[in-house]
Amino acid sequence: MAPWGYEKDNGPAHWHKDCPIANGKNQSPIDLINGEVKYDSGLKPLTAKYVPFSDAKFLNNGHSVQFQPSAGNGSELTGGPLAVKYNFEQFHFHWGNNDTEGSEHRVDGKMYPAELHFVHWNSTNPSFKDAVGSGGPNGLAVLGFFLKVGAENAALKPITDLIPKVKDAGTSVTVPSNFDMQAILPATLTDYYTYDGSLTTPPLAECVKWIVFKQPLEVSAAQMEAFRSVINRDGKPMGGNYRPPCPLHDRAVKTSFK
Ligand SMILES: CN(C)c1nnc([C@H](N)S(N)(=O)=O)s1
Ligand SMILES: [Zn+2]
Repeated sequence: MAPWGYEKDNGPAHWHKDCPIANGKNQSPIDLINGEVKYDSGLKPLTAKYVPFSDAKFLNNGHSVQFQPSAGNGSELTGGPLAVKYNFEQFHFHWGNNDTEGSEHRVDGKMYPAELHFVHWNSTNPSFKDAVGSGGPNGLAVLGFFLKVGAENAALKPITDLIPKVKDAGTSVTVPSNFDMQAILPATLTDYYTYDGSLTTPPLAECVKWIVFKQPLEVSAAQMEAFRSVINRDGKPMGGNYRPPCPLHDRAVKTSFK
């Protein structure tokens, strides 16, 4: 099979051939249906402590654009549904070719123009790779933030300003060490959906505690257009790099809000 992607000949409908877990019972993303979620008063806010990275790259990996430090630096996530500390690994984006599509998760069937994922791994594992392979839904914790078009996002501007330098697949650029990742996050990480799921791209491992925030972040139309200028490994616009929703099966989606 051609390397996986989002085109007709290598998109999500083909992924099961190399990754049979694609048809598993704990796949992501899902449609977050408010009439079917269950409020859990035990779900407290999350705490993310992100330390500025001195040598992180921003890269085009052919299917997304990704902020990737070269090594851990003590940036971590705790609280909420998490029983232990999770180490920050990377963040990346999914987006569409117009404002009516682009996010991976949906809310009552509605897609947002984009979705930002902060990927973390369970620190009781020796490495990220071990966490992915650890089995069960506690290997990774991924924070999902919907992006909607509005005011310019000043915290993401240092990243979206780098997009022209990673237009082509396989290119990367060093991120200035004064980039403040913490500033991307809302002041309090309170209102979220959480459920047990998977990576949304191959290998589609069912190792993820998903935490998707109710309140979208805003980015400007110009910032959205920057994403839409990125080219994928097939030489086409990368927009549309989102997997459609998967069946919930007998999973519960809990919320930290009523
Ligand atoms: C190996 N890593 C970090 C990832 N593998 N798949 C990822 C997906 N893009 S997502 N959307 O985070 O599940 S992230
Ligand atoms: Zn993702």
